[in-house]
Parts: sequence; C-alpha cells; structure tokens
Amino acid sequence: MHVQKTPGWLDWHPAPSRPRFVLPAGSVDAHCHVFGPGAEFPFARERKYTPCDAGKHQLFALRDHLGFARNVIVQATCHGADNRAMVDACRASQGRARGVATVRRGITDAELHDLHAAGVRGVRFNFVKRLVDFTPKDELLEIAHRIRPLGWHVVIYFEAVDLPELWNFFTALPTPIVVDHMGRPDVSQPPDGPEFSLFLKFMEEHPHVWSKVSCPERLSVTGPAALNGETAAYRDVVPFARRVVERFPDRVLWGTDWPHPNLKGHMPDDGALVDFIAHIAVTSDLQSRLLVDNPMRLYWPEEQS
Ligand SMILES: O=C(O)c1cc(C(=O)O)oc(=O)c1
Repeated sequence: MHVQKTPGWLDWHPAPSRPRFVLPAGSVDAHCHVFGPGAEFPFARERKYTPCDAGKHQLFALRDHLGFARNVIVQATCHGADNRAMVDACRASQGRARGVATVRRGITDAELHDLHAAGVRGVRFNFVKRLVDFTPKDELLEIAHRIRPLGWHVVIYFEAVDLPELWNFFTALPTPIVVDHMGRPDVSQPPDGPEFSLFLKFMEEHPHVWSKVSCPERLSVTGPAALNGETAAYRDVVPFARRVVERFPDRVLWGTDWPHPNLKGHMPDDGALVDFIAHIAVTSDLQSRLLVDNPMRLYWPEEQS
C-alpha cells in the first residue's frame, strides 16, 4: 500500500558534505530516528505526520560518512508505541546502536526485558501537542517506576512555555531525565531572560537532569542554515547551547536528529550541521565529554572502566 507523505514534507539531505569538524574517536550521535521503511514497518494509525522512509541502512551509512561510531535511536512519534523499526535497527547495528522506546501501561515485564536485550535503555515521554495525544501523568509515572529497575532513564520532549506546568511532574520522576533539544527555547528571547533561566535553574537544582543540546536547525529563527558550505550556522542558537554545555559539561548530549522530522523551511546538510558542534563545545575536553564520555556513561555503562 502506498502511503502519502504529509504535504510539504522535506526529505533528508541526499548528499551531506563531510564535516570540517573532526569528531573525537568514539563519538555518539545520541539523537536520531528511523522511519520505517513503511512497507516493512508501517507507521502508527495515531500518528500526526507521515514521513518519507528513512531506514537503518541509510542511518548507518550517514553515521559512517559523518564519522560517528555509534547511534542512539529514539522512537519517532510516527511509529507510536510500535517499537519494531527502532528495535530492528538496534539489533542490526552489532552493538553500535542503543534505543529509546515508547511504551504503554499494558507492557509486560517480558516485553520490557526483550527491549532491554535489543539495546533499549530509556523511554520517551512526549508533551509536544502537535506530535502526540495526551497520556495521563499517572500512566507515565507508573511506566517510570517499571523501567527504573532496568537502569533506564526517561527522555522528555516539551516546549519551553510548558516547563512551569510540568516541573513538579518531571522532578518527581524516579530515574535520570534527558531533555530533548534544550526544552525548545524561544531563541528570539535573550539567553539570560526568564524563559531560559528557568530551564537552567531546572538543571541546576536537579542533578539527575541531562539535556541534549541538539536541533539548532529547529530552534533557529535567523539562521543561516547549515547549507552550501556554511560553517557557522544557526548563530542565534549558539549562546543557548554553549551555556548549557559549559554549565553542565557532564550532563549534555548531542545528536543529529536525522532524518529531521517536520522541518518546514529547509533540510540541513548533516555535514554542515556537525560543524555547529565546534561553536557550542569550544575545547577538546568539552567536545569529548559531549560526544563520547557522557553518552557512553548513559547508554554503554558496561564499557566504562
Ligand atoms: O520536533 C519534531 O517534530 C520532532 C518530532 C519527533 C518525533 O516525531 O518523534 O522527534 C523529534 O525529536 C522532534
């Protein structure tokens, strides 16, 4: 069956450049997705968008092309709580990918253990209204308590304006928390203004909160886009991400967000996007922590000496 992509959908960049920024050995792309392919892994009925296909072979080719050693594959909302595409990719990666799943309350202990065996190390709770329907907080809290004994964490995706309302729920979670894309700040506001200061306070007061300093291509208002050889893209996002990296060097992660769901204006060249990292982690020490030490500690702790 042929499924029609969401009108205006932008497909992933067909020929990304090689980054000029040389990634440290062992770097982890700690936020990326797979979409289908739809003929093998159909998209969820309750999805809010229908993407292009973006399967594991393409993801692994991009990993090698950019110079990453490993991936963390985060369940995309277009697959709902059907984790098969993500799990298949983790299993096919020969230990080079770990996963973050979406699960519902009815999941059995045996199913959780199967996910763990495949490489899943976290669950994602999504509060972005254009992406998902509401899941009651008591259900999410129950899931968090179920996954805690496995040593997993909770990945949360929300918009900055919703942080005050969600604060008490987040801080009551019994596991480490990883925030997607810095909690989506409005970067037209100052980085030391009230909105982003609240996010920094959230991290400051809660040592179990981590953040991905990813998705400048989504957050940027003024660009310039990571295209056409641009090596200093998305300059308006830099002060935000740099602040988080420098204040919390041991609790930050970075990921490409490939295949970049729901972008409207442009599709970045992933090579030029990697060049963004050098502007937010400005020393080799910060770069190693962001790209190697931190993701390894969270997703491959058994390899830590
Ligand atoms: O902002 C988005 O549209 C988006 C969507 C998804 C998803 O559909 O899972 O994941 C992301 O990391 C970002």
